[in-house]
Amino acid sequence: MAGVDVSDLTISFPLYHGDARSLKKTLGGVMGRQLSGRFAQDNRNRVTVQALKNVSFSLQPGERLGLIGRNGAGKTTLLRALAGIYEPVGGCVLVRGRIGTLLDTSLGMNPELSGRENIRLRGLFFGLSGKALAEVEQDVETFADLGSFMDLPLKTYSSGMGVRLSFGLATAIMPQILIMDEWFMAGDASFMQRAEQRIAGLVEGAEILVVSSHMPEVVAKWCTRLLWMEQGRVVMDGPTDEVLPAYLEAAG
Ligand SMILES: Nc1ncnc2c1ncn2[C@@H]1O[C@H](COP(=O)(O)OP(=O)(O)OP(=O)(O)O)[C@@H](O)[C@H]1O
Repeated sequence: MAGVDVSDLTISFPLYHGDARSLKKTLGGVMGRQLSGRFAQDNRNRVTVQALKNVSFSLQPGERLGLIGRNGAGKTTLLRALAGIYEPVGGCVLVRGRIGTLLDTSLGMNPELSGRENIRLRGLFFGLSGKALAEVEQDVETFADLGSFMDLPLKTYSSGMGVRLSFGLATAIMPQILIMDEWFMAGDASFMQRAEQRIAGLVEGAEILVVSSHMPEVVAKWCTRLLWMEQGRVVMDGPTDEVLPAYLEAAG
């Protein structure tokens, strides 16, 4: 049975700068005080920005969680931590089940290989072979509709082509836990129509969904629960019909 347990998760990033002393001075000046708030200093004397601070929640099968909050709230960092891309600086992330991510079109793709080769590689990684692998290849080829680009290296694709391929691939193999950025719900109209059908199939099939979004209509449609984040912290966690009105009212 799939599940997610996040406890006391803290993630910070060092800010590299040619002159750390002047960066500290600038940040101190901007904030009108010594380094505080989201900025801190690590044990190597580097200025760091705290992307997540003591975030805790658990997800059970059937839950569809939406992450909402203003720019820089920490939504993308949390998605990436769930996907295992970022290591916690403090606390921990426990994920039970097979994860599928729709985060970054280039994630897990080799730009030197063709679309077809990338599909086969991903299929093999997921333990597919023979008929199952051929079915996934056919499914993604039909969805992505890339014509002869299917056999050209990914680095020759436009960003829209890259999205179609990676979306098709990520939605061809059913994950138990789906981690998704709303960015994948934006696209041209015909892509979106076909994409929605696949997302619906995936969301129904996946045991758990986590999606980050700025769009109230997206979370209202897809999510049963919302985590409202600000400045790397959880402001409110609850059913969509309770958190969304509170968030919209605060956003003015
Ligand atoms: N690689 C990084 N290096 C330094 N700081 C980072 C990095 N990634 C994120 N941050 C910082 O961490 C904080 C959280 O960023 P994050 O991208 O998670 O926010 P977000 O809620 O997804 O924002 P948006 O809605 O604008 O996409 C921000 O202050 C950001 O500047």
